[in-house]
Amino acid sequence: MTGSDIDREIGREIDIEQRYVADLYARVDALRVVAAAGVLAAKRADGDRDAVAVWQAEVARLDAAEQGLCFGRLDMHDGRRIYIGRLGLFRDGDAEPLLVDWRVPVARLFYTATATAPHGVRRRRRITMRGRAVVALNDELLDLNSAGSGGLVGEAALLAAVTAERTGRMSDVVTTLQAEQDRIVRHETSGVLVVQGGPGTGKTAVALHRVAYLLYTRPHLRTRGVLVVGPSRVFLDYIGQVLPGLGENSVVTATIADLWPGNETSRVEPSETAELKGRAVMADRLAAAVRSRVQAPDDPVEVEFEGQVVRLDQRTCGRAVRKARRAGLPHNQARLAFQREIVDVLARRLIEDMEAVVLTDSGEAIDGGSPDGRLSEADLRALAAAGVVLGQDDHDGPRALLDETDRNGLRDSLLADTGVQAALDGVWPPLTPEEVVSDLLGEPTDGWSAADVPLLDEAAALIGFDDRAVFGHVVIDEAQELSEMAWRMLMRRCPTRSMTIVGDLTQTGDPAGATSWDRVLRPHVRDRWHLARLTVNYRTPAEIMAATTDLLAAHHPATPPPQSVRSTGQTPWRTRTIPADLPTVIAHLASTHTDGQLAIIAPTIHIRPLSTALSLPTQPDLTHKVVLLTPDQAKGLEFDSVLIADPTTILSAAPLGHNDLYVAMTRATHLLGIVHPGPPPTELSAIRELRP
Ligand SMILES: Nc1ncnc2c1ncn2[C@@H]1O[C@H](COP(=O)(O)OP(=O)(O)OP(=O)(O)O)[C@@H](O)[C@H]1O
Repeated sequence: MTGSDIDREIGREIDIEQRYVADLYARVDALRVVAAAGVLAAKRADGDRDAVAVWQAEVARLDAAEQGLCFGRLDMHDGRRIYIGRLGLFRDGDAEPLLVDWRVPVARLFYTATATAPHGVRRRRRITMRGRAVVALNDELLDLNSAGSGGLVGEAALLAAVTAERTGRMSDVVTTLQAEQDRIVRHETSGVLVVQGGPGTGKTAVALHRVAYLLYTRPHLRTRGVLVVGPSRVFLDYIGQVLPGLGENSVVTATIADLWPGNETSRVEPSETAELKGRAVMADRLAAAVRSRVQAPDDPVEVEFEGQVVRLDQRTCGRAVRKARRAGLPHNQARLAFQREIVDVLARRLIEDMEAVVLTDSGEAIDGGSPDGRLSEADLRALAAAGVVLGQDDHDGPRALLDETDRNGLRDSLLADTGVQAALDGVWPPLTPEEVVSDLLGEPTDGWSAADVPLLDEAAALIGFDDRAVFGHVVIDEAQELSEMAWRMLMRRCPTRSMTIVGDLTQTGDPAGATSWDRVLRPHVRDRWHLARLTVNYRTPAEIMAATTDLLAAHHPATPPPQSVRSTGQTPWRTRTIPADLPTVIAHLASTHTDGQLAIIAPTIHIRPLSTALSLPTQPDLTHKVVLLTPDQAKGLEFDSVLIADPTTILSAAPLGHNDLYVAMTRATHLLGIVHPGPPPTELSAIRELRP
């Protein structure tokens, strides 16, 4: 065939697909009309909120599928053609789908079939759309002659996706998901799945696609809820469009600090302090702090109750405390058991006293009763307070006065009495989580820090505050950063232990963070967790990964770097400056930068001077063409180009500074430059030096 024959053939195929896709959009439009009518009808039916929400979710799902509705076609050896897209579509009354949702089992072949294992697939076609127009097709014939794509599926489309200029927002990768990623997305476990992989291997992308997959295949999760935990608000904004883009709007996203409702400020504190607060031993200290708030009085406490005196002595209190603790309930619930116990004793004593007055064999009243055997005024008041109504006759002779209802009434009255309550609270006070943590750490002067939140949560659990949300599935991104206390908190948020945990132990920056998944998870799930690995780096080109070799070898000699999917031909560089010139050198480099979004990653001490020199906010804003941020803030993000300012300080500023530097170096999709005041750190000295 000549070149123009091929063009004509491609044109014909595009026309065929265009007609098919036009049918699909007509179907979506028809469903949209139904959904919009559903919203209106539900609103008119006097705000049936559930129905309104269901129809609104349907509208959102259809809207989300508008871009790239159909992205693939499988031609099977048995003659079937299967179109694959963002949602499933059927023609009315027809059992055969027009479009198969990417999450149904047969669609899996689109991601996994290879020439060596085609599983009945003859041809895989990728359909590229702009708006509603089919603009390109890319076919792979899965016969053995076409083997040798190095394990990548749809290489051309993949390379186009990974080299595209970054927008400051992550997008979904549903059209180019790779086989090793797909295996994780569809992993069968309903327990804990850990996804370990080097930088840029798609851990975040995979975790989010897994959420979309789980919501589709396990619909009960929609009502139980899914929580995605990320390292910062900036990161959560960065990933915020991925799930809505996949038609899923019901997921809650939060940082650790967000998980304490109403905690607006997130005070920054020294990493050593945060590290201490993150240790598991804090759970014991909090438990001890709560326990120590329960104190039987040394000397009896006397309270006047309706003209009588009731006494709380050490022995009675001690016995009631021990009994209340036996059930192992949280503090505030056990407090109620304690109160019931004490009030029982007090009521019994009061009744004995009263009945002693009226029940003498001789019929004589003693100890406060009237001489003719009638009840004393104090008895009458106490009984009245207990809700016991005595008729005229009741005042007469001696008799067993109180039945069970009366006794209960007396107990209730004792409980409701402010004097008695105060005495009981003196022994076993009601507590709030804030009080407990303040007891231990002192009153916070400027709100709670992120490291305080797991402590507040632990205190809440000890006390029995049960208003905190739990979820059917929890995703934890950058999980290597979490402290032991944060893990305890997140486990409480997910009683079923259905979790996807993604992270990279070579990127741990927080001194309280993880060095081994086993060590982290064993206390919570023993060995009931699965590990899946990702090995291909889609973000960082080979040249930049090569620049990290010495750093990785020095600090993680046993960890192989992930294989980069591409190289750019652009070698990273470093340049030396004198310390005082750092801001001007960086500002100059930023002003001459033209290659897409640029991140300047610098240690905290340089952020203010650099923000002045660059006229940038001190807090990162991903909508800017140039973004200034610390390595910690850069976690999980990516940029077209990265400039690192002062790597030596990044290395020395934190105990795991080498991991912070590794994070900083692996954020770029194209270019990496390093500006070092003074000599370079040895781990970077092999990088090509640019001399001014
Ligand atoms: N199958 C894929 N097709 C296209 N792009 C992909 C694919 N997998 C990952 N990517 C892209 O590679 C980049 C890195 O992905 P992601 O942020 O999920 O990696 P990560 O492992 O979480 O990285 P890190 O640990 O360094 O933060 C993203 O831009 C993502 O969209």
